[in-house]
Amino acid sequence: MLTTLLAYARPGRRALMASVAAGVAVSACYIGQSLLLTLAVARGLRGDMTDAVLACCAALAVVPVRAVLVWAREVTAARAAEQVKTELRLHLYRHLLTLGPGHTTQQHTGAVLTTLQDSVEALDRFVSVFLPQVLVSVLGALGIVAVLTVIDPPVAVLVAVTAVLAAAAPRLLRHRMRRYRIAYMHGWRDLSADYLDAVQGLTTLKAVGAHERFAARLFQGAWDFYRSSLRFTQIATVSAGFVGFFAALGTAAAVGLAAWQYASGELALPAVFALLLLSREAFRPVTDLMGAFHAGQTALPAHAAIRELLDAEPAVPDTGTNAVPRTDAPPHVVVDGLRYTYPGQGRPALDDVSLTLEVGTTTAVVGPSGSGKSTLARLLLRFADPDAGTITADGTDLRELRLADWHSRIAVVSQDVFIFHGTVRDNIAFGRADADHADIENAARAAHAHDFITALPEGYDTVIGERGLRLSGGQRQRLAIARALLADAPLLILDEATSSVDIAAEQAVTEALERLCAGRTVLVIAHRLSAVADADHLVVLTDGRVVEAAAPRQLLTRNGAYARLVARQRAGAA
Ligand SMILES: Nc1ncnc2c1ncn2[C@@H]1O[C@H](COP(=O)(O)OP(=O)(O)OP(=O)(O)O)[C@@H](O)[C@H]1O
Repeated sequence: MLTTLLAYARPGRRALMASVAAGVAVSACYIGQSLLLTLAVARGLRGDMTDAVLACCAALAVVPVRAVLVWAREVTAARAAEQVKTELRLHLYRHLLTLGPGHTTQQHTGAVLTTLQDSVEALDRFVSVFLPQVLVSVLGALGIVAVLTVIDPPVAVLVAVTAVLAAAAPRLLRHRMRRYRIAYMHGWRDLSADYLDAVQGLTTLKAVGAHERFAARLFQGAWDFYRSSLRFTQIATVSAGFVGFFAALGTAAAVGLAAWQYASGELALPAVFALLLLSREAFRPVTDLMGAFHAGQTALPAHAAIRELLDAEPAVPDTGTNAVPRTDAPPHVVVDGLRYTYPGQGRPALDDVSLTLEVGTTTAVVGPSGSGKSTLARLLLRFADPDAGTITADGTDLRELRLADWHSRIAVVSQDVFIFHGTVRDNIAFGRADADHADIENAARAAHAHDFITALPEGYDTVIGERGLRLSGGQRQRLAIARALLADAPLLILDEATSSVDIAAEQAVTEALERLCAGRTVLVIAHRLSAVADADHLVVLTDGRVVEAAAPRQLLTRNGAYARLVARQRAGAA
């Protein structure tokens, strides 16, 4: 465990060593001050007042030096922690990307977020406080014991033994402390995830009248978290009490032994004074280390959460080696005998599904809710691999292609258009990083988005997203189409792309989509059958199986599943 935790600290190595050096110098300052004060007492007792005052002044002069060193220690330790956290967050985010969207749908998004934010943050104290303090305490304690040995070996032995006992005593409680700390971190993680749900799902909770019930659940979670945090504080206080007890005992015993030696004439008064000061200082490294140990404890459960994320395997291995040919030509995609069951589900979501996306044509997939339409899109995007069957693009199995290559050939427009915090321009340019303003504007015009964009307060520079201006469903949809137009991918997946568009915007969005689809291989998933009436080919899925496939007009004349779906939708609309 410690070695893995140490591995996290690697990016901040230099800053850490600088912090340790400053920490050791601080300890040296304490020893130096004690010795200078002892010198002042010795000179004072001899009546040499000038030397005594000079020694006192020197002891005072150490104070600002020590303050500068403490500042250097804190700053370099904080720098080390920031370097470690930045590196780790980047590493975790990259890993999350390799895990793919499948991971966040299976895991609680809030929990993943807590790992990325809080667990990484929890390593801060481990790196900036605990790690340097271990070395500083060991070196500091050895230094003081060495000085004590020169002055009075028996006192040195006594202090060394009690210091070791003080450091070891809290180990008696270590199992309980670890348990409480893990409960504390898990409580925090669950609470954060619930709060995220509560904020993201506020509208739904209100709409279904479940907000009071959810509030009660949040209250219960907060109460559980309060109890676990209190339990941890109590046990940490007891452990700090052990250290305090041995420190007081050690100091008292050392001073008692020194006084006894003075009474029996074995020790001079200045030496007793030095022993008094130094034996108190000898326990500072232990108490500092215990404080740092408690601060660093949060790293244990944080490490477990980080490890869990890092150990998660991607849903699909990116082991393909075939490069996609550098061509803008729309691909010929063949889905053959596809079967896929979600992990933990008994029934397959897709069963023996075969269909062909002909080059430059539009294929629509329709079917009742839960029939497997989105699952087909997921497999086409290789967010998961099929249990049986294959998907080939221009004759090559998707598993043989490099994931990034394959994804660069696909653009997706779905019903949930994610708007990132940034300008309208940035949001469109997500489709292609090197696009200039003319490219962006052309894409926006083709997507029927230019007019509404120029009507925004700052046109293309208007900030949108979570913390900016909110757009309507139709506006978001047209932005997504502009994004896809700019990306210019030869394979297009439209997943319920017009479902959140109001009647007023439907015409504009439909025209924009027609432009987008022209000359590409397209898969359209739609509930609204009017949206797919012009498709070249139509596949009807029911319970994960293909029940009909032909041109839409042909299917209407067959009076089968498609005709029934159309009739039902017309009746519903009427
Ligand atoms: N992440 C998941 N984990 C487990 N089962 C899932 C998951 N996603 C979908 N399913 C199940 O797989 C089946 C097919 O779902 P899918 O979302 O592909 O249907 P759909 O036709 O797209 O539905 P809709 O039209 O409502 O979007 C359903 O039974 C669904 O419950």
